[in-house]
Amino acid sequence: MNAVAERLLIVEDDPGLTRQLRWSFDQYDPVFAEDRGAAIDQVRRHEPQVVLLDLGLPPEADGIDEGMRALSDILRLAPATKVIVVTGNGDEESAIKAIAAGAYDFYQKPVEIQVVELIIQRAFHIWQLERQNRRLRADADRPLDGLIAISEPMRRIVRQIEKIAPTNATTLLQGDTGSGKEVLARALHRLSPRAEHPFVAINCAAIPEHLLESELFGYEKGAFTGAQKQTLGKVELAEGGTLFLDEIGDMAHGLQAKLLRFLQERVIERVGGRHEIPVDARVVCATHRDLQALIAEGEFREDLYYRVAEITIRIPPLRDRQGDAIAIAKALFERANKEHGRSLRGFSADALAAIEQHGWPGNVRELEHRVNRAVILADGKLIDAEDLGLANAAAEDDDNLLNLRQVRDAAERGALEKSLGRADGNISKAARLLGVSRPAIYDLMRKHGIDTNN
Ligand SMILES: Nc1ncnc2c1ncn2[C@@H]1O[C@H](COP(=O)(O)OP(=O)(O)OP(=O)(O)O)[C@@H](O)[C@H]1O
Repeated sequence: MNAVAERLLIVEDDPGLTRQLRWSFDQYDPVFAEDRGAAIDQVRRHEPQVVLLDLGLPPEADGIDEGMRALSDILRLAPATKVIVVTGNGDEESAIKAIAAGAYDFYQKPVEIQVVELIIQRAFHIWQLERQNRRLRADADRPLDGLIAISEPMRRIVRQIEKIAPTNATTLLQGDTGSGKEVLARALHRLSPRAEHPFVAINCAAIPEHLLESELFGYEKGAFTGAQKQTLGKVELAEGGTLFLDEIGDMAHGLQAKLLRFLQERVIERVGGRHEIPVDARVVCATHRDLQALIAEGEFREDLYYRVAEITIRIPPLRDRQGDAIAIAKALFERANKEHGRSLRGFSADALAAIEQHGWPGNVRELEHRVNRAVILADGKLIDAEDLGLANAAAEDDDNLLNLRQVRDAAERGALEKSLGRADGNISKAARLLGVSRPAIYDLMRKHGIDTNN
C-alpha cells in the first residue's frame, strides 16, 4: 500500500506564530489559512491529512465559536482529517469541547515546537493506519470482486443481483454449463444480510438419488445400514445462510416433493427422523436445462418450478456476451501467470482474435481451462492461438459456412467430436477435456445427434 505525501494545514491568525510554525514544520511543506473561509478553501485544494487549528479565529479571536465552526466544516468535508486544536493557556474546557466534536487531539498555548511536532507526527501515522484499514475493509466489502461483467447483458444481471440480494426471494439462475451460475449465487449471498452465515452448495446431478436425500436433509443414527451417527444435511448446515442447489433440473421426482415441502413450510425431516426441524435458509437454484420443457415431459414438478423460480435470471452463453471473453481471459491470464510463476506478457493478436471468434461451448470454465493450460505450456513470451488450442478453429473452412450460428455450431461439434475421440468415447474424460459437466456433454451430444453408445 503506497504512502501518500504528507500535507499539513496550519490555521492561525497570529503572523508571528505563523512564521515560526512555517519554519519549524517545513518538512511537511505546510499550507496556511488565517480564517475559517480560507481554511476550507485550503482543505478543498490540498486535502491535508493533518490540520493544526487555532480555536481563537477572527472575527472572535477571544472566543472559540468560529474555531469550532471551522472544525466542524473541515470534518464534514473530509471526515478522515486529523485536526489538532490549539487553545489558550489553561482553557481545558474548550479543548474538551473540540475533542467531543471530533478533533483528534489538542494543544495549549504557548506553543512548544518539539511537543507539537510529536503530536503532528503521530496524527500522520494514525491517518495512514486508518487509510490502510479503510482500504482493506473496502476490498472485503466488494463481493462482486473477481466477477467480470463488461457486456451489457452481464452488467444488467449484476444490477439485478444487487437488487434481489437483500430480499429472501428464491432465485433460479438459468444458464449453460460454466456460464457463471455458481459465481453469481455466491455474489448474491455475499451481498445479502445472510453474508455472515454459511453458503452451502450441492450439485444435485453429481450425487445418486438415494444418497442425495440424506445429503440434503441429513439422517438419524441407525436410519440405514452405515448410519452410525446423527448427521446434519446441507439444508440444516445452511441455517441463517444460503443453500445453493446446482443442477436442480436433474433432481429425481421423489426428492422434488421433499424439496417442495421445505420451500413451502420451511421445515425438514432427517432421514429416519420423527420430528420436523425448522430451518431458515434462503434457496438459490441453478440449472442449465430448460425447466419448462422438463415440466412438459413430466420430469419436473410444475408446483416446484413456481417455488424455485420466484425470480429467474437467465445468464447468456459467453459467446453472446460481447467483450466478456477477452476481459475474463485477461484476468484469468494475470492470475495464472502469477500462480504458475511465469512471466508471460499476455496474448498475441491472433490469440485475441481466436478468443473472440471461438464459440465457447464450455463457457467461462472452458476459457479458464484453456488459459491455464496455455500459461503453463506457452514457449514464447506471448500466448498465441495455438497455445490456447484454438489455431484450427480460427482457420477452419469458414468460407462454406453461412452465418455465425453455423460457425459456432460447427466449432462446438468439432470440439465435441475431438474430445470424444481423444477420450476414446469415455464421456467423463471427454467432459473433463472440454471443461464441462457430464450432463452438459450429454446435452451437447443430443444437440449434435451424436450417438451416446458410440
Ligand atoms: N463473469 C465471470 N468473471 C470471472 N470468472 C468467472 C465468471 N463467470 C464464471 N467465472 C469462472 O468460471 C468458472 C465456472 O463458473 P461457475 O462454476 O460459476 O459456472 P456454473 O455455471 O455454475 O457451471 P456448472 O453449470 O458447470 O456448474 C469458475 O471458475 C468461475 O470462477
